[in-house]
Amino acid sequence: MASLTDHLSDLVEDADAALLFSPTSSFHERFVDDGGDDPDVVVVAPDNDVDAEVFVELPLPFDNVKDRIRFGIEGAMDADLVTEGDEVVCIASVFDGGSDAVIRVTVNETVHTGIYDLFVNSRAEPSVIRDVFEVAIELGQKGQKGKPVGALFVVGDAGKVMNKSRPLSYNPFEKSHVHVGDPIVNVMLKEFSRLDGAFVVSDSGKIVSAYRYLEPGAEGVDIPKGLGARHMAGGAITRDTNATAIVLSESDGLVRAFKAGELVLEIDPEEY
Ligand SMILES: Nc1ncnc2c1ncn2[C@@H]1O[C@H](COP(=O)(O)OP(=O)(O)OP(=O)(O)O)[C@@H](O)[C@H]1O
Ligand SMILES: [Mn+2]
Repeated sequence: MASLTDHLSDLVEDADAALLFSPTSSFHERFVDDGGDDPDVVVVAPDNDVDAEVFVELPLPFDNVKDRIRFGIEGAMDADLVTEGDEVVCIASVFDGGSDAVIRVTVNETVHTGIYDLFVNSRAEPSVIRDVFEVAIELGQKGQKGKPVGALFVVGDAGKVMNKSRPLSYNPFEKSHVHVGDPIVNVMLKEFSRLDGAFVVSDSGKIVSAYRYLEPGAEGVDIPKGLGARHMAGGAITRDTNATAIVLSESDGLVRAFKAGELVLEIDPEEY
């Protein structure tokens, strides 16, 4: 057993911070700072049920442990709790048996994509942002029948977005009560992405409309060079409203997000 214990001490040696993912109260109490030079303890969880002094909100529970850790570290970076080059030890539950895993990670600026801020600080619910984001990523990976497609999703503050836009064609979602995240709805969204205009999604994930032509004031909105009207409209609508825009580019294949008129995230679906 000595080699196992050795391995475990190697994993935790010289750590700058310990991230406890959704710890139970009794587990958390064992880590409460005793004033020594132990690493900083950060609790990462959907809610601060254990009254942790240092807490990072996890916008979703994340079944996938890699995603959970990635979000936790990005949240801790946003709160200036860890920085590039720090060694962090993540203690998480992979199965149902409590804190059963110890994972060492080196904090790297390149893992900081802006996605944490997008999920936590958008007006729409984090799960809605995630579901729309996943549709955009999948469309980017597979295209429509193998051909690259573009798409524009405007998420949140839907009433105002509808006021700043007009229909290009009849709205197939009129009078329907369907939500993003439903697998059938995701197929519909991908199907309709071939057609012009934007999708409008409410804070709670209801698809309000397809085929919307956005008419925001675009003055002073900067978008990356080489991109055109779709990105300009997507960026600008988020300055005129509290919506978040998630845009898949047909021309360069990247998924971008805009908030308050600014580009906040740029991700290559092939690398996601
Ligand atoms: N104001 C708008 N509101 C909604 N959709 C729009 C608007 N302007 C353009 N689009 C949609 O974006 C599509 C692509 O337009 P354009 O090529 O100018 O955008 P782009 O930013 O270069 O995006 P891509 O990288 O996908 O080509 C249009 O066919 C249309 O469906
Ligand atoms: Mn274009």
